[in-house]
Parts: sequence; structure tokens; C-alpha cells
Amino acid sequence: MKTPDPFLPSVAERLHRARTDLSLGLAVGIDTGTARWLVLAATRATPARLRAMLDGGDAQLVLTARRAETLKIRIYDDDLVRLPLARDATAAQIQAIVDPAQDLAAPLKGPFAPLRGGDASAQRAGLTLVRQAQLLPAVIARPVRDLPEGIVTVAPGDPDAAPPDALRAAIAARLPIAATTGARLHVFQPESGGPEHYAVEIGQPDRGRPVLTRLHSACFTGDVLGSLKCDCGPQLQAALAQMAAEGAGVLLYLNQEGRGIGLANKMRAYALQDQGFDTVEANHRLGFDDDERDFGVGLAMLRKLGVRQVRLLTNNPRKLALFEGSGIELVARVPLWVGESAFNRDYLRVKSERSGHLE
Ligand SMILES: Nc1nc2c(ncn2[C@@H]2O[C@H](COP(=O)(O)OP(=O)(O)OP(=O)(O)O)[C@@H](O)[C@H]2O)c(=O)[nH]1
Ligand SMILES: [Zn+2]
Repeated sequence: MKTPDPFLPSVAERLHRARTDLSLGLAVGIDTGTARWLVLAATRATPARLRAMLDGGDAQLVLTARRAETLKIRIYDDDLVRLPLARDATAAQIQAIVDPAQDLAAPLKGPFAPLRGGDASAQRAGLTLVRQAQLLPAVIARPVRDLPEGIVTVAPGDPDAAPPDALRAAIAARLPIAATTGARLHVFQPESGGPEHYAVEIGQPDRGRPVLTRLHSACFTGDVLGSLKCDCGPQLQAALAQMAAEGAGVLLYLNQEGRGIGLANKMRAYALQDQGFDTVEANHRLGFDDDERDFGVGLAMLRKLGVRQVRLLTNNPRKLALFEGSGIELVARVPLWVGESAFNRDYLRVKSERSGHLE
């Protein structure tokens, strides 16, 4: 077998570049083996690139099935829809279809005649990349004979087939915090780019015994600003306090703002919540699933820290299921109910009723 050229990017590195390029408003190539597609993030396309896409005459707007349900579009491809775009389509028209901000003010956007049949794998890969880039999940796609020189190109199966990101334990240092002076902060970096994640190690947890552990997802509004709309800030403080009281624990701070949709989209969701939609409905109207997080990175961090058994502070059944077959034993769940306020009572109720959160 030929050894790969060490200077060429790996699949994981190419995917990282593709996500970055889509965020910048650049087109990415998707090569299915029989066809080549150019893909642009619908919310980032510059006017010139949008025009160039439309001029070909066979451009499509690709949306998730979640967004299509809101717009009452017939879904033929189970997880997505493909809408043909006219040559004279405008950026404003596309924005109105993609972004739910104007849904209530201007509900009638159709009629839509989605495409059916044929291979949608390139479009599906495009959607996966833009949602991983925390952009609104919608792409403009167009088949081309040849991909332009210098365009980052991936295969449709790459986003799912890429090996889980290898993590580098970059650095750790002592960090006295309000909860305890005996804390250390570890910084982990995915080797193929992407956001860093942190671990706060309290005391010196005995690796031969179950470690009190929390997987906490970033919430700028709750953790930093003390937002009353969620329970994140109080959960963070309560978890650290309990670890300090027991003298040991590990809190993973995962940079998955807004259950993985990013702060901008979480604020779009909050604007929809102000219109009366709940936290789950708001995600769906934006085109996302209820929860876009991948907790696999948390397992990788625990392995790096040498944690083999956990007592997990959570009410979320998805976090419990994560440990099945992971090699890390879930010994107990420790409930974490704190911080209820008049502003988040409905949010907490929806988490119990719709997302299955445990008492
Ligand atoms: N999309 C979206 N994300 C939200 C909303 N409110 C809070 N979040 C995010 O939800 C995440 C909360 O995660 P966690 O603290 O892990 O809570 P959890 O999944 O409910 O699980 P446990 O607290 O462990 O029971 C954070 O990333 C917040 O930014 C919302 O209305 N919409
Ligand atoms: Zn929060």
C-alpha cells in the first residue's frame, strides 16, 4: 500500500476546512464519484456567489425536514427537502425561507414544488457541514461538470465516516476558584481544529473509585450573565460546590453552546420563544433537532483524565445512555435540580415533558 503524503490534509482536517469555508461564505465541493456539486451556506452566500450559483439555472435550496415541516413543504427525502431555485431568485426570498424570524409576520411563502427522486447524498452532506459549523441548516447547491480550482472537496460519506476527533491534552494548571482553592483547569484541543473543551478537576479524585462527574454544556447567558431563562448557571455552581464539599470531582465544560447550535442560533431560538414557541419548537422552526450535541468528546476527555467509573450529576437521560458500551462505568446518577425561577419554570417543564429529563 502506498503511504499517504504526510503534507496532505486528512479527512478530518478537510472537513474542518470545509466547515470554515462555508462559514466564510465560500463554496465547498462535494464529489459523489458520479457527480460533482458546489455547495454554499444559504445564510453566508455573498451576492456575487449567490448570483453565480443561480446563473447556472439548476440551483437548489436545501432545507432540513424540520424546517420543511414548519413551512408545510412535502418531504420526499425523509430528512431534507430540495427546492429548485429560479434564476431570478433573490437573497431576500431565500433568507425568508431559511430564517424563521419573519414566519409569523409573513407566513405564506409558497407554493413550493420540492424535487423528488435521485441521489440527495451531496445535499445531505452539505447540510451536515453547515449545522456542524453552527450556521442555520440550509444550503444552496448546484451540480457542476468541474469543480473550480482551489475548492475544498469532500465525499458525501466523509462527515459521518470521519474518526472521532483525537484530543490533545494541551495544558493544565492550578486554579483556585470560589468553590475551592484545590482546583485544576485542563484544556483539551481537538487535533483537527474545532472548539477547545475544558475540565475542572477538584481535589485529587481517586481513579480507582467512582468519580463525581458533570458534563456541562456551555451557556454564555446562564453561566456568565446569570440569565434566569435557564438553570445552567445554578447547575454549574451547585456541581462545583458539591465536588468541593466531597473534596473531589471532575466538571467537563463542553463548548457546545445552545445544545450545539451556537449562541447566534440560540438567540434566534430565544426570539422565537418571545413569540410563544417553547424551547423544542423553536429549535425545530430553525431547522435543528431538539439537541444537536455530540457528547462523545466528553468520554474522550474522561479517558484522558484516567476516569473509569463515574457518579454523574445530571437529569438528562441522553447523558446516561452515553456510557453504555463506552468502557467507562456509570455507577450512579446524582440528580441536579437547582435554580428554578419564574422565568425558567416553563423551560424546565418542557425539558421534563418533551426531552424526558428525570426528576
Ligand atoms: N437551543 C437552546 N439551547 C438552550 C436553551 N436554553 C439553554 N440552552 C442550552 O442548553 C444547554 C444546557 O445543557 P446542560 O446544562 O448540559 O443541561 P441538560 O442537557 O438539560 O442536562 P442536565 O442539566 O445534565 O440535566 C446549554 O448548552 C445551553 O446553552 C434554549 O432555549 N434553546
Ligand atoms: Zn443555559
